[in-house]
Amino acid sequence: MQITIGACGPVHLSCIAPPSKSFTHRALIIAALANGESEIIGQLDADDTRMTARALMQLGIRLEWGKESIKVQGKGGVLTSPAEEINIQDSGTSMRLLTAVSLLADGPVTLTGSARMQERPLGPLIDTLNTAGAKISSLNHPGCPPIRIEGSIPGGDISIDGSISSQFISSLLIAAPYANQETRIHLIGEPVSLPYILMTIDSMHAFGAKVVVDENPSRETVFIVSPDYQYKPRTYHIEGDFSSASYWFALAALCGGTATVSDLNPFSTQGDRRLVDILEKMGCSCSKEKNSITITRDMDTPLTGIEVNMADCPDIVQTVCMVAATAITTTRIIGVHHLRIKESDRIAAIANGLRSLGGIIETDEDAITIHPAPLHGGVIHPHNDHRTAMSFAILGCFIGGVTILDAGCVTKSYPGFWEELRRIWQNAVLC
Ligand SMILES: O=C(O)C1=C[C@@H](OP(=O)(O)O)[C@@H](O)[C@H](O)C1
Ligand SMILES: C=C(OP(=O)(O)O)C(=O)O
Repeated sequence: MQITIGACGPVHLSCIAPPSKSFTHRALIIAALANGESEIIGQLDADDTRMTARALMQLGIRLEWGKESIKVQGKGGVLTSPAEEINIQDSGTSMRLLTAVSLLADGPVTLTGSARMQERPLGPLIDTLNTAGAKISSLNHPGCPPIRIEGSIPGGDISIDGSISSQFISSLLIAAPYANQETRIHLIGEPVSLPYILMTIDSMHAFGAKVVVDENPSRETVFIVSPDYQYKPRTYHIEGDFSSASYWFALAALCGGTATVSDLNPFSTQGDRRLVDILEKMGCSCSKEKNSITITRDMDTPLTGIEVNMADCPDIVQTVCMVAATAITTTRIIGVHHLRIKESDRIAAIANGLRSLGGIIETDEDAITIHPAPLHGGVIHPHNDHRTAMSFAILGCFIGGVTILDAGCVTKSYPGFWEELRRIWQNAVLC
């Protein structure tokens, strides 16, 4: 499917944020480990969260995926070795979070994924678990899926490097209540995407586990997880997703007018709520209600560039770059080396895409610089990266005449994206 976007005037949109992808993954896995039935209300129904659910079913968990909620029959940390390999396709979160959890199976587990997934690194997590006594081997390329997992959850003192993905740390954390001793996870260096670790801890606490964060005098961070507090089943509501909401905020920032997105928790642990502050710094205004956020852009006020470290919020970098491409001064984004190992090399995707529309971009291993330049229409190939498709579509609403190829890839995180865009501005999308 390809979609061509027509230019859109100022918007006055209100929409409901889709449910959080990251919280849906976490709730599913944690509920599967709890002892008894949990109900996850308002889950995200998208390719990636379906992958986690399917993987858990292959691991012996009974799960009923309904329209409004999912019922999960947790088995108290007992999983079954599946007869066949588990293929999680493109979902990095499923792959990483399920790696440590698979050690709870009563036999070997093989996790694999798409061709791109087989290039996305797992090495630091595999090495850490193997050092602690597990037997995890890469079946094709060292440090990448497919992997064969055997052993048990180690516990004790474990050191992990989270400098390329926070998901390694989340993986250890989620499995840790089922170790047969206390687990102390020592962080080597600064982890990227830190808020996702806080979201993991938030979800663990919600299901009754206990994680203590110890910032010791040597400034080393240690997460201490007790085996005395295993997950308890419960009813759990999934909050709205700030990464998905980012496209609607960016639409108002680019085209002018207002965007109100509801089902967003202004006090959420989601790091992507930072977009609101970034847009304010670039010239938009923002108001927050209990359950919703509004971004307003007055088209008489030009957008200005910013200097910002986005190590903590990788999933909104593409959104920010689209807005920055229309600013009257230069934007420099640093701390983003981990974007190179996502669904695509996102630094290259941003640079190539914006250049093809007339943008002036410089990149290096860890940074993106965007200079002011007149933009024009063109064709964007997202190379199966949902966030490239969605962010360039929003820029397309400002420029007009932008065609997004392979538009169906948005189903990874936001299956209703094109329908929502058409609802907001019916002339915005011409198929
Ligand atoms: O744990 C999570 O739910 C996620 C963590 C982030 O990945 P990294 O920690 O690999 O940056 C983020 O990009 C991904 O979309 C979701
Ligand atoms: C990077 C992403 O997801 P994952 O790592 O789960 O593939 C994303 O949703 O942008």
